[in-house]
Amino acid sequence: MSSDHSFLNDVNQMFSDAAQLMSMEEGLANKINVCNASYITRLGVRLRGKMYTFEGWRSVHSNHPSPAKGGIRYAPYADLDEVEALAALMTYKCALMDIPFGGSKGALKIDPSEWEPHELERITRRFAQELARHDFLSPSQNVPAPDVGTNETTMIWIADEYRRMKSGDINALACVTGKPLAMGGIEGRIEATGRGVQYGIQEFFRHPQDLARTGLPDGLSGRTVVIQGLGNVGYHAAKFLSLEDGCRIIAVIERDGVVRNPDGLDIDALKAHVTATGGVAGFAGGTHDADGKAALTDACDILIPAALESVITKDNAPHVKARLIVEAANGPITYDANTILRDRGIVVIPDLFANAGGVTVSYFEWVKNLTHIPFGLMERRRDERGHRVLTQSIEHMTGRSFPTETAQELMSGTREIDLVRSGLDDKIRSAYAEMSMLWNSNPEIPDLRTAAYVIAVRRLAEIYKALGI
Ligand SMILES: NC(=O)c1ccc[n+]([C@@H]2O[C@H](COP(=O)([O-])OP(=O)(O)OC[C@H]3O[C@@H](n4cnc5c(N)ncnc54)[C@H](O)[C@@H]3O)[C@@H](O)[C@H]2O)c1
Repeated sequence: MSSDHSFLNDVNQMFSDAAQLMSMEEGLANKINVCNASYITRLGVRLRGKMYTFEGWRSVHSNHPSPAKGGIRYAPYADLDEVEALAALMTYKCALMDIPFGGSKGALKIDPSEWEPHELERITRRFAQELARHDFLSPSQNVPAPDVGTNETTMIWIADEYRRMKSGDINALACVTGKPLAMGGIEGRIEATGRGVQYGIQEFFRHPQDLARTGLPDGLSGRTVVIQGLGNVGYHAAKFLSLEDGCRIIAVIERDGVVRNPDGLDIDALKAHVTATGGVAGFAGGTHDADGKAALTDACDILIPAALESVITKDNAPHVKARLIVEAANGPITYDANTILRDRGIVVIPDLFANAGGVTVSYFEWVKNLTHIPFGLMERRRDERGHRVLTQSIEHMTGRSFPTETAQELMSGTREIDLVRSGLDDKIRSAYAEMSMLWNSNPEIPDLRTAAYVIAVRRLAEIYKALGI
């Protein structure tokens, strides 16, 4: 990647392409494009006998509708441009998935591996105070979730701090999603993004016209997959694709290189090794090579970057051999690389669709917190009063009517996890159907990414027009 490359410029460019295709009025396009507000904090925390200053950001790209939604990442490389780009992506992702959230994102410039859990807790609580004090954290205004370097424990520290500050707020726990199950979380949220990646790929393979563009045969069983990043998203996607769909994960790229096995890696064993040792080197079930980046151009059917942005650039895009790339990470393909891949006939399932499982299930969690009705209670009411109560609640949350294939599973399901999976699957199927139809019916739409942006931007334009802006 060249040093003058900017992730934010890439997202802006992708938006502009869609706005131009829609002949959107320039003033409105500019309004939708820019971040509404960004908050910068430099917070001091006394640790290890001295004062440390941490820089953090929270950007709101859009808050029509409210609240604005998006993860918080802890990473030493974070900066404001990246946060604004990720916030914009959240706006387009929620609009594409037809989830009534605006877009936001936050980050703290920190390497979490350098701090003990009790130190991270103090830093996080201090960050939460700053965000809440400036209305960048609240169930009605701004609702963070986990992202790179954060997890459900980080989220419950934030929620608990907010609850202390707003002791009378009965909805305080809804100020973040991705919480532990015992503290207002929802079944299936931890793996939701990886699950959404799996459902998105399954849906792609159910569309013969789209699959034909890749030249891949029918069915996921036996497809070879290379994954970058065995964190929350990459691990769950790899696990579900290998154990449930019969894919062969032939390479996993991590910080310390790549581990390859042409017969397929045992993902749970590899994850246990990474957790124990901090990397993939030394894993007995494969061959290690320190040059991880090179594996992005390994021969495979499906490439899933699930770690960082801007890893496929104009330099390596000409050498990519995968027929299908699934953007489990946000922004892993630069704008220039996207053009090269498209010209080479490589199909990309874009981030705003591919990793939307997280925000979709976050929406279910937020609704559950605000209604104070556990999904299990809805099921008991179904038993007493018949199926309608259950389906109505799911219809309300997914915005779609049943029955579909998934509704049948839903009817026989009796646990929260069944409802979450059915709702997620339904959202993924609806969004994919819209993207695919636009891509295949309109010669001006060159790829799935442009289709996704056009659908999202159209919805946003309608909101702004309805508001009279
Ligand atoms: N967590 C979510 O629910 C969620 C939702 C939507 C999108 N995303 C996106 O998915 C991506 C991954 O997020 P996550 O939550 O899994 O983060 P994570 O911190 O759990 O995992 C990231 C993984 O990438 C690895 N990694 C870091 N640098 C690397 C490098 N140079 N090469 C290879 N691997 C490297 C890390 O070691 C880690 O295993 C990010 O782009 C994030 O924005 C996450």
